[in-house]
Amino acid sequence: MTQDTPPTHQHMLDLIQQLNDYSYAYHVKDAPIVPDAVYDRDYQRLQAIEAQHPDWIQADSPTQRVGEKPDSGFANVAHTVPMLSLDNAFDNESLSDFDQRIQKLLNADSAEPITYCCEPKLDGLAISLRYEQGRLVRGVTRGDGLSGEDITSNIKTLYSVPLALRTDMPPAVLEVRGEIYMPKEGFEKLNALAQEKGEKAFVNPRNAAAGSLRQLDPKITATRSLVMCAYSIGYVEGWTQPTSHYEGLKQLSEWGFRINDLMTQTQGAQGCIDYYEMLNERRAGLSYDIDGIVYKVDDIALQNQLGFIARAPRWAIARKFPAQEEMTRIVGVDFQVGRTGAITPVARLEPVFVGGVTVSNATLHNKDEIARLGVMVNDYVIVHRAGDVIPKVVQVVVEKRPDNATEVVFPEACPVCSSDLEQVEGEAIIRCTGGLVCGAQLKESLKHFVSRKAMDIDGLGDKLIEQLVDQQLVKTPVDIFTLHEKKDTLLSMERMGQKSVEKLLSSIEQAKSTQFNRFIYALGIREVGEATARALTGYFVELDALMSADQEALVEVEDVGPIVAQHVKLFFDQDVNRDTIQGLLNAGVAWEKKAAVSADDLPLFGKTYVVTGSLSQFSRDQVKDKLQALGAKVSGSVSAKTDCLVAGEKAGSKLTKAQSLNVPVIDEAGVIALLTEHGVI
Ligand SMILES: NC(=O)c1ccc[n+]([C@@H]2O[C@H](COP(=O)([O-])OP(=O)(O)OC[C@H]3O[C@@H](n4cnc5c(N)ncnc54)[C@H](O)[C@@H]3O)[C@@H](O)[C@H]2O)c1
Ligand SMILES: [Zn+2]
Repeated sequence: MTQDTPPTHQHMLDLIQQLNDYSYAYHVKDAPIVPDAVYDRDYQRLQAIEAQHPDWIQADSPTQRVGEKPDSGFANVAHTVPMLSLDNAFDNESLSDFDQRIQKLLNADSAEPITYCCEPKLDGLAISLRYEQGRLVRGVTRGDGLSGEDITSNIKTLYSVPLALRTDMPPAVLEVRGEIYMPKEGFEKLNALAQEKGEKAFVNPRNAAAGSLRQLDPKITATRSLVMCAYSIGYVEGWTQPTSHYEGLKQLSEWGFRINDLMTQTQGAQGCIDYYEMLNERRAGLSYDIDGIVYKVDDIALQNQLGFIARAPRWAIARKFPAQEEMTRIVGVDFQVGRTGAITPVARLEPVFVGGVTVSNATLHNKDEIARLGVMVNDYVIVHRAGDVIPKVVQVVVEKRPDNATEVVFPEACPVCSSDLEQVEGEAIIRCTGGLVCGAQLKESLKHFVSRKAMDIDGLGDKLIEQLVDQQLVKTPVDIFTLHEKKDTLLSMERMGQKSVEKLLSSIEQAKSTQFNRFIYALGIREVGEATARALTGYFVELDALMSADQEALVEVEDVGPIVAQHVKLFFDQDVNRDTIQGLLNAGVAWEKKAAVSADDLPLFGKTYVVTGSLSQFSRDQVKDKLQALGAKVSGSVSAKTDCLVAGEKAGSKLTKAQSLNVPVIDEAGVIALLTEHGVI
């Protein structure tokens, strides 16, 4: 439908059908088919047609009613006072229009601004709670506005719902309205759990809240982290309400209800707009989802004077935030290689405006996520973007899958360096094995390569590495050892004087004579930390032996399990890695061969140490190194299996734990004596 062709009656009927289908999926099935933004746009289109042709309006139009009649197993209860919907404003202009409309309807003097109560529009579901003589008797969903579902037993599992009002003199009858929602953290946990169990995840916290509340078994509801916040008094008997809505909220708070702490009063349209700007800034950082702000005329007498239209009060409006979820199409999938070699599939999208920016890429995380979503190229998908977080694909709109949808094919080799890819069993991430030569990983692997515990090249800091890589002076670690041939270029670089260049070149020269274990550690093989490098080199002694070791031989090494063995084998299987190692040896990197030491000959073999607190003569890392050199295992936490705790100054919980488990404790002097005795210091 374009602007030039006037909408026909059939257009309107189609829109109604479409919107009612969306609404049924959303309200009854708790499983929306399209994002709210799509629903809202179609809804506005329908409103526009109906405004032009009031005689066309039908009773089953969504503009004439609230929600849907539920079809669940709960009893239906009529509301004492209907629970209505809210009119929407999508920009500041419509908000100002709203304020002007109110002034006009009230014949108000425009010099005297209207007082509004501003409330975050919590994105959950509306509930009405009935208290008789101060006791909770019933909790009912909004349903279709006239009647809803009696979900009292589920409601009672929420700690934020008072079972009795905190007062000796309660109103004879009180109906409180509020929103039940699921904070973001609870939502993420719930979905992680669903994923573990292979169950379907919820699309957003609102649907998770609705689905959790409408469980026939309250025990399930009880396990879900749901919160209820009160936002108005729906009906009352035997008590005189305050004249201000805001004061009413404060009373509810005193009676034991939770109210949102960002609710406040403001004056006129400008006050409302300022509040919007403030909350829009804070939105992403809140621990719960909000989809807008509700502004209510604060004076109850004025509210009554203004009254209602078909499905919404005249005295309130919901100003919606820009949508965080939108629908668009995936036109292709790219594979990006991260700094650590992780391959991330990224969906290329038909550009879409979501979360305040135009988005044309969204992450698909990994292979498992692609399978979980069941996503295909050319699919329509829902893209989510909140705050500065990377946009992600959260759902496939299966109903709209086109005939030309094709499967997402994962590459066989790294798209940057063509090395083999590896996926460790039990891990979702697929990685490139070309750590040392992969352009995508180069900076990070070089930083590791030159670090203190690896090749220990002084003067080659992170900044300099980045410059060297950016200027293409260093493409592999081998190039570091030929930098002396490029002295002039080095001198021309920022902050590189004669002295610093010379110092750098001399420490590179010095670093050539290293140790076998440092060399292996420097290669940056996945899961091969210092201790493992030491164990591998102690066992194999010769580089050739280590490089040609198979899985079986590798797992013979103390502390090397099948996963580490797999990483090591894959690394040395890559021609590019073998070439790089050869290049390093040709450039003069060398170490003194040590005789094979059998681990069980070492004095502390089989003992587990933990080091904690601050030491004055040595760093904790130095002490750990030396203990490991003597064959000890150094662990990060104290358990009954710990043989000794080295506790420096200000040792905390580890010391307490060791004492409670009767683990022997030695201080700095004690460990120095031990290390001296074995000749390592
Ligand atoms: N995606 C879909 O397929 C689909 C289908 C139908 C409806 N929807 C969505 O549902 C919404 C429309 O439904 P609606 O009638 O519930 O209107 P609404 O959500 O725009 O506004 C009314 C509701 O706001 C909530 N609310 C939160 N804080 C409040 C406060 N402080 N004071 C008063 N109310 C507060 C209450 O639950 C209340 O029932 C739209 O956001 C629409 O996008 C989506
Ligand atoms: Zn690569």
